[in-house]
Amino acid sequence: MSRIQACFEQLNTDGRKALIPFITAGDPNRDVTVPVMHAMVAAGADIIELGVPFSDPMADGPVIQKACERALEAGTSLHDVLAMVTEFRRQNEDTPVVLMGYLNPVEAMGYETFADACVSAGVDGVLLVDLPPEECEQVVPRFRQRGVDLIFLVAPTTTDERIRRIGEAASGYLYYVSLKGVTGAASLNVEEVAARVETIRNLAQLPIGVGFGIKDAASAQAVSRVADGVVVGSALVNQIAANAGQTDAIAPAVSAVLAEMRSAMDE
Ligand SMILES: O=P(O)(O)OC[C@@H](O)[C@@H](O)c1c[nH]c2ccccc12
Repeated sequence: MSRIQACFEQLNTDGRKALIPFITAGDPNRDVTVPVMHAMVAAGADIIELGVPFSDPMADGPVIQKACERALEAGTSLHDVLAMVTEFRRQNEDTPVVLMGYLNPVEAMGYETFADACVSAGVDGVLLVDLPPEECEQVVPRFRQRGVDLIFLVAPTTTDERIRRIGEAASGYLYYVSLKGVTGAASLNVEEVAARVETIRNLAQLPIGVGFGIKDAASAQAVSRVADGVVVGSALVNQIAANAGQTDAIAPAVSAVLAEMRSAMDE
């Protein structure tokens, strides 16, 4: 059983929902990321999504675009991101880590090399934003054979037929994008999300994490009532940006936001 599957099964047994924070690796420098990952676990994170910085992150809004810029400015490469996971694993064997990114750096490294590197670093899942599920027949087996989950996005506009196909290619969980737009969007409509999550549950047999626009304890709580997991990115990256000049303040600031979400979700 994969670490991600085990995580959702345990949460299910406990009657809790997954809190899934996203940060960009190497933002604002390469030394910050691993301590922040540990701090997020201590604040209640169940799964960590670690963004691989990319120069043209087309699904991202300004907050995460700037995080990518800071991380690239600090020299963060895909190799560095994998090394961060290796370092994280020295002190944490349980918390699943998902690498989120775009195809370009992975293609440059080569799928085989990347998939091997994921296994040796202790990466549990990979979400490649611009990998269309229709074109992933070559890619899926490479990860599946190695026990690395491939996670896909489902959008409000995704057709039933496509959701079925995504459900077959994916493992670990499905990431439902709560709204049409980019990361860091203003607000989501919980009723709409609830209805879509029900539809997806009938088409695919995987836990469903919801992200985009979850920014505080109230929105995290509301979405956790209708989905299996809550993904939060920009609200945390905002804390990193605000404290980029005093990096010691980043872990406490990020933890404070997450801890509030955790307790609202567990109420
Ligand atoms: O920032 P938000 O609105 O909290 O949404 C999570 C999102 O940032 C994170 O999951 C993410 C970062 N980059 C992405 C690219 C595509 C899909 C999702 C993402």
